[in-house]
Amino acid sequence: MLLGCIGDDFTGSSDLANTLSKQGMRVTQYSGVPTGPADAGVEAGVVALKSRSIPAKDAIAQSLAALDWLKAQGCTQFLFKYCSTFDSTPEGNIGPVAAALAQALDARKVVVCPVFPGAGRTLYQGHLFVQDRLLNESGMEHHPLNPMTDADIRRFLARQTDMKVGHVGFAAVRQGADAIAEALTRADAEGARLIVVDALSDADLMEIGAALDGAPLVTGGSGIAMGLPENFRRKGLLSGEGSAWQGVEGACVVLSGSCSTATRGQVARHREAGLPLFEINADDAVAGRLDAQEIAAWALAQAARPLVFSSADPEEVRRAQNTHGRETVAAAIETLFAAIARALVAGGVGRLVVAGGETSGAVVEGLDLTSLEIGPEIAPGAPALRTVAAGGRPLALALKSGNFGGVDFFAEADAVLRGH
Ligand SMILES: Nc1ncnc2c1ncn2[C@@H]1O[C@H](COP(=O)(O)OP(=O)(O)OP(=O)(O)O)[C@@H](O)[C@H]1O
Ligand SMILES: O=C(O)[C@@H](O)C(=O)CO
Repeated sequence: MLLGCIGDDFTGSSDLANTLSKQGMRVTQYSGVPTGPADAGVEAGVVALKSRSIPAKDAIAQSLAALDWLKAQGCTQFLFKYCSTFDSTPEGNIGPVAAALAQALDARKVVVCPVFPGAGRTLYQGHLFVQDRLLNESGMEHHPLNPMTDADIRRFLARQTDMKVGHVGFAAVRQGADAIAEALTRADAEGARLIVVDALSDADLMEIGAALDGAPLVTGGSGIAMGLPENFRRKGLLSGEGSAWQGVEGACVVLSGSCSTATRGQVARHREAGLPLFEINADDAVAGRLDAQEIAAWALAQAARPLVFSSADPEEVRRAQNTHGRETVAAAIETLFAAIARALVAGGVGRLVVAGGETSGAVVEGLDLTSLEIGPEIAPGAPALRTVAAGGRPLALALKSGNFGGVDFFAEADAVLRGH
């Protein structure tokens, strides 16, 4: 294994795995830190954690355990993947985890670059944009777990860590790899250890990637990985073999615990199409009034692709959080989705489409899936995944980040997961 990656959530990890796979690396995504060695031939390993919204000290401990495992697999470069909208709070976890990994690797000039142009996330003068809006006016200010209220990533990161934060602006980035490398060296000489780097396009990310040849630690969204495989390829280290994808027949069920704008549009499209749906009410989930077995049985009895969702608008999310507490309601809904997924797999479901990073983490952990093969891209940042579930049956999955995918994502995912 050459490149060792640590993702702070499950959908984000599959986004990263997708980028690396498209750039020609043989990638496997692991659910949590594996207990045994990786299969031979894996060139990039992505350890998916559910560490985005847990206490910072736990996120650090899990990330360091992942680092140890990846080191033991022979990796020479490490990548910490977080959200392209920098989802975190002033307490962390991006700064604390990046700083802990930098200490453990004795790494300097650690790039911080959440940019993902394919999803409209760009960084200019240290400020993060989602399409043409600043991060804090993009809808992310209403996120249920990590409301993002500051678009200045330099300032926000500096609140999370004592490590000095630097910046490489677009003026250097537009001049290409050598200028970027020089600017990183200057920032390092000024004492900065975590360095926020502007980027507007995939071409910028390729140049940044070239400048990071041999850098022990890189951090960012999936875009920062775009230019890294080429460094290994140039040295003749990649096999050039892609992975063969096979779809899975049988029933397809969509589970959505994401309340993000894009997901709510996808739920609305499903409703308009007259497809079967079951709405999970937050109060019922907290009170334990919903039976996962019954919901799964209902879903498996549908002739057309059913949707089970708790996705609600920001006002309803706020009401539920004020009534029950943010963590209580999130935990109740995530536990319920995990139980529904287990019942669906026991009932022989072939394809699961899951919307929401936390929700996907709960489902993958609930199903006890240890490793996932990466298949074709469904939408930017969302690949098809395949695994063997309990009972030895194949299961195809799509784990969609909240704000990814067009309005028809559920139908598109169903088709790609089926393989034709
Ligand atoms: N109706 C609801 N009321 C309150 N909280 C909810 C409701 N529905 C879902 N949640 C919780 O909101 C959180 C949504 O986070 P999740 O990561 O799954 O989606 P997302 O934030 O849209 O996706 P991503 O993290 O990929 O951007 C989960 O913890 C979920 O349990
Ligand atoms: O980077 C992104 O936007 C996604 O991969 C993600 O992490 C959202 O959960």
